[in-house]
Amino acid sequence: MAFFSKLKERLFKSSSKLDEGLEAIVEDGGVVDTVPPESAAPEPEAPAPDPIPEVPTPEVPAQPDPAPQPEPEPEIQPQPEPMPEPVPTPQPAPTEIPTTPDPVTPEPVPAPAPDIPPAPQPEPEPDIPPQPEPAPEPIPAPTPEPVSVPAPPSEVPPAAPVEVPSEAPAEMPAPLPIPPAETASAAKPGLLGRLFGRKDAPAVVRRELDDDMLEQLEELLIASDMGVDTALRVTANMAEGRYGKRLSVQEIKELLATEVARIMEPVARPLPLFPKRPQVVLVVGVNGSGKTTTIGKLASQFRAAGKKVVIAAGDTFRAAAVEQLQVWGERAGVPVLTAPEGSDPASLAFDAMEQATRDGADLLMIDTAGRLQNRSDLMEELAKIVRVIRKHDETAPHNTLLVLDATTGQNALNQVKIFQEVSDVSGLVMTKLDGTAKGGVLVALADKFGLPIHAIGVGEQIDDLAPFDPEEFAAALTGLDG
Ligand SMILES: Nc1nc2c(ncn2[C@@H]2O[C@H](COP(=O)(O)OP(=O)(O)OP(=O)(O)O)[C@@H](O)[C@H]2O)c(=O)[nH]1
Repeated sequence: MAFFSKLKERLFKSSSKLDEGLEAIVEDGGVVDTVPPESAAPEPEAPAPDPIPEVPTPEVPAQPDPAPQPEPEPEIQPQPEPMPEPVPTPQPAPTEIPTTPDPVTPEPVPAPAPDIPPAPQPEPEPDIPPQPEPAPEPIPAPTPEPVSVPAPPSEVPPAAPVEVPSEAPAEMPAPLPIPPAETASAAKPGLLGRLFGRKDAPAVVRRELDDDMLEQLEELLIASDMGVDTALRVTANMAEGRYGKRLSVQEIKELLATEVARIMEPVARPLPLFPKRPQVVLVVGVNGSGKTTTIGKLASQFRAAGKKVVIAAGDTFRAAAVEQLQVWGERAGVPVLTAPEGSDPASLAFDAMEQATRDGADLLMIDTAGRLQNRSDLMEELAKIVRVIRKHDETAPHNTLLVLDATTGQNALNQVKIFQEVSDVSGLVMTKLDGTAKGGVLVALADKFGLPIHAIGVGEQIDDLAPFDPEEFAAALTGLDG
């Protein structure tokens, strides 16, 4: 649970470009609507029957309203009282608090805390002295929870979802049911807002979906690295049955998120585990894409799931790369086999196969050099590694993982093309999605290549590797939860 809120927190924390772009598009030519939020949310289908969206009921109160607006305010004043009551709602807080275990979860955790003090705030104090009572209750609640959470770390199941195997049934628990709960808690504020009424019926800006708007949407998606073909397909799907309708930013985000999730759904597949021992995972990718870090994170998760792992430092051309892998091996508690600088990586792979077999290892992860300067060299080098390990097991490698740096944008598409030429890529890991990544490239990748995305990197720490969740990704990309 904590893991998922952390992920949500980090994913695209600074990729608000798409978010802002959508707002700008709707404002450009949009008209202010005072429509109750309830009618706005399910909107796409409601207005569908009518070619003229202005007729629907929401409009009626909208026009005569300019004056009535002040009226709702006085009604709301009494509401502030019920508001403080829900303060004890910190119930949702404990859910998120477990996230705290780590350093980086500022928002979700602090959020509940500030909520509590506001209850006994100096202003309402005279009126509501009894409230401080409920306040203290929630405080103790959160504290014990985070404590209880660290308990499972020994099993480190939160990480396990990354590797939830399709083939290895009983071994992997399935910690996946956690995310839905998380999502539900995230939705609470909105629900409460509706239940308790709004101070002022928010002025919703809506814009008619026409050619101009579609063009702007396409440009925005292309700018987010989605690629021309994918952007056109996505906007066409969004427009289907909605042309001429008036849409708000929220509604467009929801439509976009639905389309993105639809494209990503088929590629969201965990790294498959096979009964073969050792299962050989060849890791390829350009230098700096995050191969070493990803190997370390994966090794740690496999090990936590009870697997015996061996790593082979196959980038024998750079001493620094080998050292770095050794550091990650230590962190993960996994042995790292090395060879002298400049020696043949295929020879190391052969030795590693022997040792992994001898030791009864479940997994052998082989790092490789990522020099693209000379593609034929790279191809020859990878082909030789494959030939050599097949002397031990002709079905190896069982996975060829391509590690891609999401911040490289469209360049990631070229890298997939090249590595598909030089190796038999079976799946992807996208790293650095926590930064300023223009995550749209993942949509383009999924749309164009359809390769499974096994996991995503969301930080530099050992547990910053998450399973790829299409809906969570779509929400983060479109700023739905923002
Ligand atoms: N923010 C962030 N940084 C990452 C992530 N994954 C890797 N990095 C960083 O990216 C840099 C490169 O990572 P490496 O794992 O060394 O990449 P590599 O592909 O092994 O590179 P070479 O060793 O040069 O072949 C390091 O500074 C990592 O800490 C991630 O998911 N998020």
